[in-house]
Amino acid sequence: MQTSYNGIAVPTEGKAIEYTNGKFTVPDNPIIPYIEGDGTGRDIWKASQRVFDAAVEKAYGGKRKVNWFEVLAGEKAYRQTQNWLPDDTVKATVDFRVSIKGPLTTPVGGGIRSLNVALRQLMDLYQCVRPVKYYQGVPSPVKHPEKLDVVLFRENTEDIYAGIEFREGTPEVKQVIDFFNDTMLKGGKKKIRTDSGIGIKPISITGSKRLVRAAIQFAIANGRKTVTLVHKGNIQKFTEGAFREWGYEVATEEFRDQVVTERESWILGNLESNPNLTPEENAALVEPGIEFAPKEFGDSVIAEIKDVIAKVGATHGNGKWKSKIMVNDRIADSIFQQIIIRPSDYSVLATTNLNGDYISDAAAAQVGGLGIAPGANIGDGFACFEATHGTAPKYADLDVINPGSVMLSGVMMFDFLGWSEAARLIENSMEKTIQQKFVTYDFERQMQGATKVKTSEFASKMIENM
Ligand SMILES: NC(=O)C1=CN([C@@H]2O[C@H](COP(=O)(O)OP(=O)(O)OC[C@H]3O[C@@H](n4cnc5c(N)ncnc54)[C@H](OP(=O)(O)O)[C@@H]3O)[C@@H](O)[C@H]2O)C=CC1
Ligand SMILES: O=C(O)CCC(=O)C(=O)O
Ligand SMILES: [Mg+2]
Repeated sequence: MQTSYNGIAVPTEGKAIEYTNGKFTVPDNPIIPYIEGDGTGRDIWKASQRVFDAAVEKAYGGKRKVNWFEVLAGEKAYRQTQNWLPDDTVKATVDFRVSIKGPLTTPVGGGIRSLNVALRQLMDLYQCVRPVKYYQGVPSPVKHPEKLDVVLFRENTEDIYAGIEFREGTPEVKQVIDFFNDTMLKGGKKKIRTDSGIGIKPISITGSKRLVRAAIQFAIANGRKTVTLVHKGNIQKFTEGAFREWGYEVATEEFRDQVVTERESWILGNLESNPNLTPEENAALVEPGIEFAPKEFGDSVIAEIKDVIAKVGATHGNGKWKSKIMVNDRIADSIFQQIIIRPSDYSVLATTNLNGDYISDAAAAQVGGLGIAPGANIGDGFACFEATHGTAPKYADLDVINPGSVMLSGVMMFDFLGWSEAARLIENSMEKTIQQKFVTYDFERQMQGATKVKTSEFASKMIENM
């Protein structure tokens, strides 16, 4: 452990959080690194830190205290060290294990690659966990926002976020395109246009399985009834489709007693409705129109039905499957409308990186928007908490932005540390403040009779309400 990082001295009081044999040990005075963030990150962090400290003080009366330790990233780091993400910042977040960050800007089309993504990859924070639930009083564009209560598990290290891209017109992209056109696609009808840019989308067994495993473990630990694998596997068969397959493998091979797949539930349910059903009849119910499909397909469904009955008929049959966690899958475009139309059907979503990025913003909108959308990046032995939103640069330093997402990311952090009393104080005072209609501009413009407050005033009101 160093005594300073980026030339900033480590707080003299406090201890590092430790991790041994798969468990975190949290001292009463942990040193927690924070990245303030670019743009609105500055206003948000100031407000959030005040609320965090007030909640901890109120909950533990001085027995516990966070020793905040600023580490540099983004524009502030560049100004002070000429480096956007200094090695010391990564070292500090590794050494102290649990950290929290504001958003960092990523230019579009060129310039530096995402520092947010870099941090996740460098620390192997492979789960991006984004809970989306409704808080009473928050304005929402839908009629029943309270029906949505999902936790999104987004793979956080691969997919197109791997950053393997080749710019149009460069010698590198020419080499890649020539390789595909002349070697891989030779003789076929497909060709890549020579004026293309190319991006690579790696999806691995390792990345997919550990993410789905974490999602199912979360569902088991938190009494959640479904885990939905979200993918675009109809089109991207060997990446998104493979994610789905590997997800089901994890579910049925590692959590056999606790889960039932949706297809298994149909097969077992059909048999319960009619115990004399033959596998052929069951197949016709599971796959309507099967009689018109090629014989091999029909045979494979019949074989699947026999296999399910042989393997889980005794353990999951006779209605026992109804008490198991349902693992199902949905195609990504469909899930966007499903969470609006049938929000109660979904509880835990496990998905690839890009899908997860899109879905988390869309789902957040349903319960009030990006002002109230928290998140965590979690690896084995490390966690970095951050909001779903970005730097919202047009509001930078105006003291107007909603700090709710970083505050709720703090709630996730305190729960993660086992400081649930502080977490509940923050969560409850935020809900109370919103119900009193003291809100920042984003909520005020959608509410009647609300008082528009500044970021800093919202924090003060929350502290008063604790
Ligand atoms: N993890 C991270 O650090 C992330 C970083 N980014 C980066 O942030 C930069 C800006 O991205 P951009 O696409 O504008 O997305 P942003 O999420 O920063 O902002 C988009 C819009 O969402 C609303 N919004 C965002 N944050 C809040 C908040 N705290 N309270 C209320 N409303 C909010 C605002 O809407 P309105 O204008 O209607 O008020 C804002 O204009 C980019 O460089 C991007 O790469 C993006 C996402 C995550
Ligand atoms: O890193 C970025 O700039 C954007 C990342 C992002 O949108 C996200 O993680 O949700
Ligand atoms: Mg995003």
